[in-house]
Amino acid sequence: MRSAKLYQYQLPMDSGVILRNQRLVTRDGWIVEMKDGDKTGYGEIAPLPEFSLESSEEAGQQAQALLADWVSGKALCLSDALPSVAFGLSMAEMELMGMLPDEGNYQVAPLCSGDPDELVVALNQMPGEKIAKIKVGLYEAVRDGMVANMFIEAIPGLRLRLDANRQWTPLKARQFAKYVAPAHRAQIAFLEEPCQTQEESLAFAHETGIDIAWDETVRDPGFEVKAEPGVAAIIIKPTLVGSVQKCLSLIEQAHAVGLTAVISSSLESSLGLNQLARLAAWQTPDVIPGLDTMQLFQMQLEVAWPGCELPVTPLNACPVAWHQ
Ligand SMILES: O=C(O)CCC(=O)C1=CC=C[C@@H](O)[C@@H]1C(=O)O
Ligand SMILES: [Mg+2]
Repeated sequence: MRSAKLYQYQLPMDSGVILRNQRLVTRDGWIVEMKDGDKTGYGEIAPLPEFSLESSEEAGQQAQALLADWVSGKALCLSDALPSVAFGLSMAEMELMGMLPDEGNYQVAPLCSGDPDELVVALNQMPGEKIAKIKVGLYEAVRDGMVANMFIEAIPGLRLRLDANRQWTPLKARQFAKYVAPAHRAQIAFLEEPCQTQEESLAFAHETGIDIAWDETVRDPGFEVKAEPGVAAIIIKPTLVGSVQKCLSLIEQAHAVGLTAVISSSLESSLGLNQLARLAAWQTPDVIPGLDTMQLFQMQLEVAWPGCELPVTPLNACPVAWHQ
């Protein structure tokens, strides 16, 4: 006997969260609950404004239609589903079938998009491998270069992940690199998407010796995982990519050609973020995932993120928008 529910959630964000051109005041999405006999699975469907192509309403409607079919006894068919819907439903089904291991990798790469001093404190407290992610491309490229160089000099053994979100012209990318001493460049694990085109980004890697990673490019039509000089990693944001099966295939292809695969957040609630930590521990056990995004919220949902003190709102406090 199958049944399904869609809870609608809205969580307040920290005041300064800006996504591309938009301030994100609340995070809005759906939590799907799938039951089959005595087994239950949960998944999160939360299109990310400015990044997802679908709206939350569209995702909710499609999820209802797919769930109604599943409740009537059909297999879940996600081949044409919107990425956020495919991710949430496939995750719920995997959990229901007991296929997602419980253990998570909660050791995240601290994310710095504002005050560098806060990052120094976080890094000094970090046990084991020190790795951090800094947003670049928001201010002057020269300033970004100086900040990166300063961190590398200040924290021995630090591995930096940088993310320019395609904000630099080739000239700006060069200005950045000029301020990172050549001897320090190998400590940049990778720089995500320096320039607007793949060609410009590859040329930047070639000229500077700084490895790059594909994030936005992974979602571009026709993207193929391949080893290229200067490319170190692919970033996989399941909410934007699609089903867990699609993510597993990308991870497998990346590993086959010697690329690092990094599971990263699309600002899911603590419920979805915990599942991403479990996916990361299972599929990319040796890589620190990019999941340091709870700090951008004012509230957690149902499952607390380890070490996070924010209040947790239970799922049953969220309205059930649909059930069958
Ligand atoms: O990848 C990480 O370490 C954290 C997630 C992260 O940086 C992002 C998530 C979602 C949208 C963006 O703001 C940003 C990114 O561009 O990668
Ligand atoms: Mg990125």
